[in-house]
Amino acid sequence: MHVVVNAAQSVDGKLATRNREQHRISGPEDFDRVDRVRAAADAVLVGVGTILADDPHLTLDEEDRRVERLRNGRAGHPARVVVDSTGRTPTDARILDDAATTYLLVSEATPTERREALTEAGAAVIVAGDDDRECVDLTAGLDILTDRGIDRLMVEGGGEVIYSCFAAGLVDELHVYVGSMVIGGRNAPTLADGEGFIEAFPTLDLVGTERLDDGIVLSYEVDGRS
Ligand SMILES: NC(=O)c1ccc[n+]([C@@H]2O[C@H](COP(=O)([O-])OP(=O)(O)OC[C@H]3O[C@@H](n4cnc5c(N)ncnc54)[C@H](OP(=O)(O)O)[C@@H]3O)[C@@H](O)[C@H]2O)c1
Ligand SMILES: Nc1nc(=O)c(N)c(NC[C@H](O)[C@H](O)[C@H](O)COP(=O)(O)O)[nH]1
Repeated sequence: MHVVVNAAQSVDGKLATRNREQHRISGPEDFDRVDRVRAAADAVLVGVGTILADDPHLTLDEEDRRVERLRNGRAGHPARVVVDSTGRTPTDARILDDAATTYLLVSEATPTERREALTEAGAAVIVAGDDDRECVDLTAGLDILTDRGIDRLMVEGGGEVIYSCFAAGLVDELHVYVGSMVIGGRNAPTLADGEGFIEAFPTLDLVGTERLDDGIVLSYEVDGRS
């Protein structure tokens, strides 16, 4: 599976404010670029933290791109994937509507009745991670998604999931839009949160820069992946 991480941050590296509410860092040009990256993907993945904070829909805005995918025999919208160890995704989340397939990667710790309620609400629940793990086993989860035909995965955040994808050695590309603002806040989410690396840092190859809106997109390939 080819994994592309895409996110927007402030100059000081924040994905949102300290109260973790959704904050628009990208402008219209960058959101159009994000839509293009989504259209190229078989699925778009976020963590349950982003679901609870943003209630995103994660579908294509541009109708032409949806039609182009259909013309190429693909689903109109990429599938949606939520990483959610214990099934905290609300059953009325926008991501569970029938606009696109939605996979929920959960761990064994998710109660049966919660799995049933989320399945009833439209999710395809996949268990990836045995119950002594605190969280979803991303490597196992992505292997299952690969068996389901997902070859190109876009990861849209947030900081906890992005860190775990790097820690598991799953990331091939990283695209970061840096918006010309300072958000600040020691508790505000950043591009890669989690435990953090103290050695064996993932190193990146800067392969592109593009001015968009009032900011810049930095594009990287992860060393040792291609
Ligand atoms: N600017 C941007 O581009 C952008 C993009 C996305 C999000 N955001 C912002 O980022 C914030 C949300 O980010 P976040 O870091 O709090 O949440 P997140 O990364 O979206 O989700 C993290 C949650 O996922 C679950 N999880 C399950 N397995 C995991 C694993 N292996 N590794 C990591 N997480 C796992 C954990 O909850 P359980 O233990 O309950 O499973 C964890 O707390 C919001 O403020 C949102 O607005 C910004
Ligand atoms: N590229 C980007 N720039 C931003 O300024 C921002 N706040 C996000 N945030 C990503 C997060 O995953 C959002 O929840 C989805 O971008 C919402 O997606 P929808 O429009 O509901 O499909 N992403």
